[in-house]
Amino acid sequence: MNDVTATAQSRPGTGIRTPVLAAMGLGAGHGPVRVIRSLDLEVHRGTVLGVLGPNGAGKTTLLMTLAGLLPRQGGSVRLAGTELPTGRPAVVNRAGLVLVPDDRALFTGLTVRQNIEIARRRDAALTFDDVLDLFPALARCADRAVGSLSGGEQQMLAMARGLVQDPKALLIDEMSMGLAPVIVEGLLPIVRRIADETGVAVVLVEQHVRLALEVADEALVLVRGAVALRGTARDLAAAPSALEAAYLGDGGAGSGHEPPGSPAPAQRQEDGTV
Ligand SMILES: Nc1ncnc2c1ncn2[C@@H]1O[C@H](COP(=O)(O)OP(=O)(O)OP(=O)(O)O)[C@@H](O)[C@H]1O
Repeated sequence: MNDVTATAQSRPGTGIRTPVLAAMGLGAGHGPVRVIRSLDLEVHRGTVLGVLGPNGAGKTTLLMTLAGLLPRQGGSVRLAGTELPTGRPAVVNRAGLVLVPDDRALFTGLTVRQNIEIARRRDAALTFDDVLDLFPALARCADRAVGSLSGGEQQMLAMARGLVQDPKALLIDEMSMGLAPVIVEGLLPIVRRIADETGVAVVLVEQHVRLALEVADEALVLVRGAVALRGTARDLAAAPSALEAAYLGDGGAGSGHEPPGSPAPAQRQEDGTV
């Protein structure tokens, strides 16, 4: 498989890696409704950042704003060191920041192959066969109409369509929406493979906390538009009571998301890290 990203970038002479995707002081919302006030994030090549948080925390708003589908209400977004414009989804997509939306945005009357070919950039590094290497289940239904596929197969196709757009960074919004946990358990490792084998930086919004932390490198918990907790996925997974406290701080009971709780002591610092 060809490598779809440029080599890791570093500032000349410093050896410091430039993140593929960086947001600084990001503000986001829906017109007068302010959802995110000032959020910083960085995602490096070949890594997965999990974005967790209760319903209404602002996760989808964050992804839509990064993707340019909503205008920023402050701050800046850089992709491979280049500042992205606000509210210009086509420009942002061409630059290599690609959103896989939670509704999957598929052409249900067309086949799997047609859906991929329509999305594929003419000069894309990944071929149709490369995509089938990552998603072997799609090979078995390449010529079937998408409307007849299972939810899990449709989600694979949505990710495949994202990949053939030659992303430097992929924003995946709630891939588990409407899927049984056992299906999600099979899909999330593919996200890990995407990061490892293509070098793409991934932002993964996910409501299955434990599963997300298994495949992510770093994670943050968004609560009411602010980062309540962040750290390496390993550290967060080892501090479930801090996770639970972050969720419950938003009245997480009844939020509809998987309760991450456990008896370990909370270890949250003032800046949200564990
Ligand atoms: N089109 C809109 N107009 C006004 N407010 C909106 C709109 N879409 C979302 N919101 C509000 O923005 C806030 C954040 O919503 P968002 O969908 O980003 O949260 P989320 O974390 O993705 O939630 P979920 O896990 O339920 O998908 C919520 O208070 C929501 O009501």
